[in-house]
Amino acid sequence: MAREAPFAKMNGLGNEIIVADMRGRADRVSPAAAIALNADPAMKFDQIMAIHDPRTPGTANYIEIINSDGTMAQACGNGMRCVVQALAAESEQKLFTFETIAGILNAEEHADGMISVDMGVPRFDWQEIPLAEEFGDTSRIELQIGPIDAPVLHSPSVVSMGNPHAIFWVDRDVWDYELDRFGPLLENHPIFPERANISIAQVTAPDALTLRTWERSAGLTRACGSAACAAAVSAARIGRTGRNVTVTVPGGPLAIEWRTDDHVVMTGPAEWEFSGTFDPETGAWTRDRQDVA
Ligand SMILES: N[C@H](CCC[C@H](N)C(=O)O)C(=O)O
Repeated sequence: MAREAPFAKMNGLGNEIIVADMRGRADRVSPAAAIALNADPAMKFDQIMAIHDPRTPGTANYIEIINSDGTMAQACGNGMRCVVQALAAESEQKLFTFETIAGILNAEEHADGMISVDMGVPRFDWQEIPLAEEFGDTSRIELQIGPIDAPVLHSPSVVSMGNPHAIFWVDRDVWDYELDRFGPLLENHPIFPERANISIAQVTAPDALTLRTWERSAGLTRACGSAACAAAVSAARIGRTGRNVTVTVPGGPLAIEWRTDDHVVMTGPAEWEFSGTFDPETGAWTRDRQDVA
């Protein structure tokens, strides 16, 4: 087995993604490799999407999602679009099915290059998010937050899109809030036993939201697809928007549709930056020669 695996450095609306091609090999991207890659300014990323062979032969490719601190995530919407674009470039295939630790996902590349990912169904039950204590209604929960001096950041909507999300609704511009200061505190609030992705959201129209996210295990990112889905369903659930919304994140707009069959479909772009090979054990990497200017 070759030690080096091919990768493509990509982004989904500025969410920095490494798509690692681990097909045809039995090893995995180690947490140490992820940490080493992230420490390199030229490779700094938010998530690695490792494409593996199907876990059961003849079924869908298995995608492992690794945060920049080496921990695993159950979902990554922007990363899935990057995976689709990378695989679509290999063949004429337009429709894809993947397996992740959170289940089966379907995705499609459209003729205009935009990519839709069916992110599955949102889960609102407190045990499934999960929360540390019982809440009958998770559409807004009251949190005790000691050190945070922003009174609006006390009653988020909470939901799982495979991964845990808390959406804090604000009336002012999302850039008015020090998410880099609140994010780490809220991510680690004891109500979230598996921590949570923390977003602040403003409803700007019945079909539009703006959103910034502090990602669990990755920090501030320019886009978080699963958070955009979480915010869209949460806004519809509290009656502030319809079920089709544009969610504008720092990297740009994502179209989110909460279908009547309960599935949440996210549509947006993906962008290739450069390719190379890396060692999945150590993270040592080289850029492909034809990419170097
Ligand atoms: N960037 C991702 C989410 C990463 C999630 C991760 N930070 C976690 O749940 O631990 C997205 O586009 O959905």
